[in-house]
Amino acid sequence: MTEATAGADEVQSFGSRLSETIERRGHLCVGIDPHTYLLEEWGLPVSAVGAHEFGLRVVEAAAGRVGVVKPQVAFYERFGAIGYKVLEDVVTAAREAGLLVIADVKRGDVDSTLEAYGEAWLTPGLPLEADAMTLNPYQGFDTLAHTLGLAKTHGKGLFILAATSNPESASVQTARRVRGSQEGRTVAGGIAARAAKWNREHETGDMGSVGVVLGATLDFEFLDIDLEDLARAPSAPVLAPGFGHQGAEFSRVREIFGPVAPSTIVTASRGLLRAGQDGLAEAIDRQVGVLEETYR
Ligand SMILES: O=C(O)c1cc(=O)[nH]c(=O)n1[C@@H]1O[C@H](COP(=O)(O)O)[C@@H](O)[C@H]1O
Repeated sequence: MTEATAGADEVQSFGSRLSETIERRGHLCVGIDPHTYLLEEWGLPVSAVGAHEFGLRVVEAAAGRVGVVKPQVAFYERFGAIGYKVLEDVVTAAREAGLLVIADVKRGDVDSTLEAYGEAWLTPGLPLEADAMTLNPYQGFDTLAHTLGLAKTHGKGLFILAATSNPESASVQTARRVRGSQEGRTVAGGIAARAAKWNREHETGDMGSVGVVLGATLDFEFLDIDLEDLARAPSAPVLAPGFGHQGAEFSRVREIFGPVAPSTIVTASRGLLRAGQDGLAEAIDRQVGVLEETYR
């Protein structure tokens, strides 16, 4: 459903907003990860003040070039209350610049507690309001129930960790569940299937609001991730880290994600941010160009 067809009191879904954003601005998402060494390279203090400045400069470079940014909250949280204060500013500046903000918080907990995390990041008008957040489902997919409902009510998105890009993930995510005497799906495959099913049961339109995180560095066949299932309308958006610094090539995105490439968000942090504050806009333009060519 588009904004034009939504009723006056009906909230536009995140999936619909994301679909429009990808159409207008393409697939690249710029990560806002003020690592200590990057703050130093950028000539900024290693403090909340430096992380604030860093975030605002990334927003400035990203605005008008891409549609999505992903602040990694740990790099702000480490400075305590003031870190959160400046993060609020960065998130607000990004949203005011017309960017969709995915808060990379990777929260997971028992259902009722997780819902409180959801309220913090997804409630309209609250200080940390973002457009979407990342969730960790490894206390059980059903712990997400209330947060899924909350996101739907507010037109927000969720990106659920399914197959993460870090090499250590295999010890958990490739494990196969046992059903009676039968070997079932991998843990990662089961999470992705639940996300796809949720979209089909609760969403209309081309793109759903519940996405999955799939590392671009992985072998999805080995992991038993059914990309065709994720691509079936309303398709699950895929947040895809692993490009640039972790080794995946931007130009291979369609090859890697196949049927779900149209709803894939290509996210990169260090690979872009290492260009420094003076080179960032150019680095973003370069990868936008590569992706435009790849998706042509
Ligand atoms: O959810 C994420 O964003 C994420 C999931 C994952 O599987 N792997 C992963 O690297 N990330 C995040 O994506 C970003 C990747 O950063 P770069 O490797 O510098 O591009 C970091 O903020 C990570 O926390």
